Amino acid sequence: MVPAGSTLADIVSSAILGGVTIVQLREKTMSTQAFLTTARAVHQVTQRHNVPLLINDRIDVALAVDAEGVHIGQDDMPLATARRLLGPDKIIGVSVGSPDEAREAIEASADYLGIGPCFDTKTKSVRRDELTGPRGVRAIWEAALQAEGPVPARAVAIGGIGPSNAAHVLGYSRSMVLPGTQARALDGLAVVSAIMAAASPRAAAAQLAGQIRHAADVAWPALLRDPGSSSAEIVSAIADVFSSVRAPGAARPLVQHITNMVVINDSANACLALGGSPIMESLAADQQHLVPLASSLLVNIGTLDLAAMAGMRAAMRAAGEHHRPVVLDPVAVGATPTRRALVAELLEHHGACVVKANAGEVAALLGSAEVPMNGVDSVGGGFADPAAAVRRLSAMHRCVVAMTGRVDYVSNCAATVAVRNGHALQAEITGAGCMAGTAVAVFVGAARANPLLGALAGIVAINLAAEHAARRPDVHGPGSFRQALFDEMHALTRQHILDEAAIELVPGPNAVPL
Ligand SMILES: Nc1ncnc2c1ncn2[C@@H]1O[C@H](COP(=O)(O)OP(=O)(O)OP(=O)(O)O)[C@@H](O)[C@H]1O
Ligand SMILES: Cc1ncsc1CCO
Repeated sequence: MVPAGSTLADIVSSAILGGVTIVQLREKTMSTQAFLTTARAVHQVTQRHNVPLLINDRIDVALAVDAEGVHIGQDDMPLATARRLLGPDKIIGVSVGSPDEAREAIEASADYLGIGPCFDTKTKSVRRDELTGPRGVRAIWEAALQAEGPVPARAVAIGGIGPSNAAHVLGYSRSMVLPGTQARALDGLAVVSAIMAAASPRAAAAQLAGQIRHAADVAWPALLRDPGSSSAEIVSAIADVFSSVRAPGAARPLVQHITNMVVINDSANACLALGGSPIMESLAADQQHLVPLASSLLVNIGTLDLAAMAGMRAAMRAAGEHHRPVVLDPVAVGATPTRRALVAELLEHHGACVVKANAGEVAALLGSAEVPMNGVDSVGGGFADPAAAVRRLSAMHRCVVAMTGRVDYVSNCAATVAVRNGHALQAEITGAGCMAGTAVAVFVGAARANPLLGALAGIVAINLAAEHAARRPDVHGPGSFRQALFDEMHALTRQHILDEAAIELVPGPNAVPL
């Protein structure tokens, strides 16, 4: 992977200057003599920067160059034998791809685990029979944290990780609080081609280090931020988010939509009426240019085709790289295997900031049969315990969940808020839920430090507009209601929110206590 004109030692030096804190040298085909020469040259560089060097698999090479440790795979020398050969002070890391392998490695005193492969890479495919993806990484990490090891476990994820998914992988793989453990993030990420094949390894490493800081310092605290401790406090915070978008002279947040062909025009108009600026573009090649310009990205899977699916993947990749909040509307997710697989992939590989769904869609995402669907519509009275359902989904996908219905429930898994605004006529027009997704996307871009509040602002705004529209004397049914809804979104004020928002905090256990 070394480009012509530079040496491996040059690349390693540049990567360390960018922020790499540990180096592993992996060489499967070189002669032993050539490997020794390379390892010595790289070790000189890592020693100069005070960064440990680990040799993959070859304990003899590690001993010969006095490297700081080794990394061993499941088919390499057993950990106990490696420890005997290397002595107590060297670092020994182990690749693990299942909870059992993780427990075994911890119990045998591995210093750290390389968990993966997280995603397919050019050199390794994920084992289809194993847990993989960030969710698999999380399960393996949780098994490691519960294992009885003499040293505290450290771990990194490996496999297909780069600047567009690094922050997501760290947030998504964070452990839950388990008996006897604290919630813990992985200690880092192992990266090969995103640095080695980059035009500037230093810039690539610096970008990845920035993503790691973003995950720990920005994204995770924002996800779990308190919305306020009383209804009045939360309503006032929602009104502030609303005002920040509607303030005279404020720039309209650009909302990049990939949405369905049923609602595309209504969603663009709803975005405008609420104070945003819509763009509706699904071409994959354009996403890397458009998404960085947008304040948020809305992905709605209502009417699928292969080109739009490619656009969704590209857009969410760009959103990950540029820290743009994604609102995912998994329309009719339980209806077909393609929808189920697509949403699972988007949530795991890229992640959403907010999932906006009706009760039937939330049930499908939870793998529950409690709430049936009829096409795109949720059927019946919803969940017996709706707050528990949104909390559970929020904790599962590490995102805010906004579940619509007669009462809306919005949760960041640490706090759950019920919204009792809206009107039954919303369920009589197509796309009221899709427009609620657009409303969330308008405000979530303005509430980056607290996406729970952004989601609440969107839901409250569209539901108050619906109440106002339904009260108008010129509204006689779905057709006139639909037209009036746009006028009332446009006419909505901060004072309406302060006077009329009907919200309450739902008491209940935190799913992710910190
Ligand atoms: N009976 C009701 N009373 C008050 N508000 C309602 C009622 N039904 C729906 N709403 C509101 O309508 C909006 C859309 O919610 P709904 O659950 O109907 O979406 P959906 O099923 O996804 O819609 P669609 O698929 O047509 O876009 C939400 O803002 C919700 O609060
Ligand atoms: C009716 C319909 N079908 C696919 S998307 C959509 C819009 C409401 O969800």
